[in-house]
Amino acid sequence: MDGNRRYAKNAGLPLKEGHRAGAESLAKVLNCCFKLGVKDVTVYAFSIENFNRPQNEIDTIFSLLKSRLAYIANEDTDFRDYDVAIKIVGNRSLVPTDVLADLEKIEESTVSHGSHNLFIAFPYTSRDDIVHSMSEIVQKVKRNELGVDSIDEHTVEENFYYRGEAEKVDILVRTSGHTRLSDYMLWQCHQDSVIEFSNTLWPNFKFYHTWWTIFKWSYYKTLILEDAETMQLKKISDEEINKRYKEPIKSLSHPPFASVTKVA
Ligand SMILES: CC(C)=CCC/C(C)=C/CC/C(C)=C/COP(=O)(O)OP(=O)(O)O
Repeated sequence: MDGNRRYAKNAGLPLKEGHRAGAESLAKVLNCCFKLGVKDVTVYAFSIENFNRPQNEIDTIFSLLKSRLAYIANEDTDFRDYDVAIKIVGNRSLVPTDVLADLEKIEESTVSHGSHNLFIAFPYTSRDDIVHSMSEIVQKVKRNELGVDSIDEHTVEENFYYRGEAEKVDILVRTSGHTRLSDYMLWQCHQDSVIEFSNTLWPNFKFYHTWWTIFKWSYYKTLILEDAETMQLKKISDEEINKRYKEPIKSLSHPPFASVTKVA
């Protein structure tokens, strides 16, 4: 969710308004994802590096996290229908106890929800996740709960902060024009994961951008939006794709974001 501070600066607003706009964008993006049939979404809410930011900015992000997640978990009627389980995936030992207690209460309140997962990477880096998994595995071996010969990919995944719950990544989106991964999802991206670098600042990334990203991916996967009303996706053949879309796939990789941003 990159670009909150630049959004605020460009608009001549205080920095916290950038994060507030970012939190609002998240609700819109999630709504679109769930409508389009995405089951699991992870957001990089706070990296371990972000602890180096000024304390008042950290406090703003923590406070937004608590209020927005509480809203998604229990108050918003749209989200109630999606039955979203909120799960914190990150190094909890780094979170101040009062903030953690509030977030765990929110997590707990959605524990029976099962149709969708919203994973909050907080505070997170992939390298920390991998080291954490290794350390858990070594402890289990030491306690004779795990045999060295039985360690495989599944064991590493089960000991991530995700506890083996996340599927492999289909699409990873990095907003705001930066083309780096910032220590995110290094293990979870597989050989067929698609990485989408968007120039749009996160607070401007809304329904259209999300729809377009998913549409492009589904096109590559030969899925098609069959019914715009219900947003049902249907698998189609290459022959059918050629019939419906005369233009080559290449032209789809340059979306007209700039012209649509104003109305999105
Ligand atoms: C999950 C949830 C409800 C979160 C709410 C708060 C929120 C949107 C947090 C993201 C904070 C963050 C470090 C954004 C990155 O943009 P940046 O600040 O690095 O912006 P820049 O790239 O323009 O400097």
